[in-house]
Amino acid sequence: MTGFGDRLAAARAENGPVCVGIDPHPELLAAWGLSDDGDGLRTFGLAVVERLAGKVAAVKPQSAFFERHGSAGVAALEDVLAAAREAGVLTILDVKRGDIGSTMGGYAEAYLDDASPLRADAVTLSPYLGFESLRPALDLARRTGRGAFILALTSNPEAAAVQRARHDGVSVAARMAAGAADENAAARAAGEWARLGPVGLVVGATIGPTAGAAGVDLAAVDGPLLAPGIGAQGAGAAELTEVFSTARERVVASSSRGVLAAGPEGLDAAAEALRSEVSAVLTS
Ligand SMILES: O=C(O)c1cc(=O)[nH]c(=O)n1[C@@H]1O[C@H](COP(=O)(O)O)[C@@H](O)[C@H]1O
Repeated sequence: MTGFGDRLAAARAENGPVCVGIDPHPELLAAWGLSDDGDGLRTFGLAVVERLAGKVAAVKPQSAFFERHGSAGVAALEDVLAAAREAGVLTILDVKRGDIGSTMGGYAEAYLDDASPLRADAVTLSPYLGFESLRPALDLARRTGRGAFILALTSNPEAAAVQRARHDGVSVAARMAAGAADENAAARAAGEWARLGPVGLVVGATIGPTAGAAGVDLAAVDGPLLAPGIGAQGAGAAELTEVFSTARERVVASSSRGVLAAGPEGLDAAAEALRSEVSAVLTS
């Protein structure tokens, strides 16, 4: 079984370092001529998968926009995830889950178990109940060859007060990075990966050259670095260079609205434009 990090590294090498978010905002559904309901969500998500298969490293469905429509939306999300599996496109399900360990086991089974209809290749996890509270998800991901992205230095301006706060001199973000490093080291010792560990960090492309000041050495992270904030939140190639400097070869740059706004017919061209813009700085 090839682990998630190695599968992502291979997809990145083949298709470029871009992840496109599947974020069916109501305004985007309207602009695409789709209804704001389960059918509209399904058509939207399937179009992104179909158009971008083989052209991106991964897609990242945003669960919130599907959950808005309850069971109809969740059913659409299941279909989008199944279509991506069928098309061989890696999925990062953006659910930002995090809970006490016993409940975390339920979330882990929901997204990381081979038998779950909502299974994805990786999920985003919110570690603010403590890194170890994520244990059930981290363990199940390892057992099933899946991955996790831990929120470390997120793209939103409010994040700094929490993620850069220090306890015993160590920032919250640095503790998350250390937790991810420990996980990847254990997985490597067990022979589970070669190129990239299964546990990555979310580091916003908007944060500027500040990771070091938060005590996070991005160059030492041996998992993937998911960098949202490209496009609608203002970051581009220059900002990626500024944030990631020597860690660039592990970055997957993520954009949702910036690509999706091109509409179904323009998706490929928008993704290709982003790929050439960011490849120039991330793969050099
Ligand atoms: O985990 C994420 O993907 C994420 C982390 C973060 O720090 N910032 C961030 O914007 N995201 C997600 O990335 C997507 C960004 O969307 P756009 O701003 O439209 O590109 C949204 O689905 C956010 O929830």
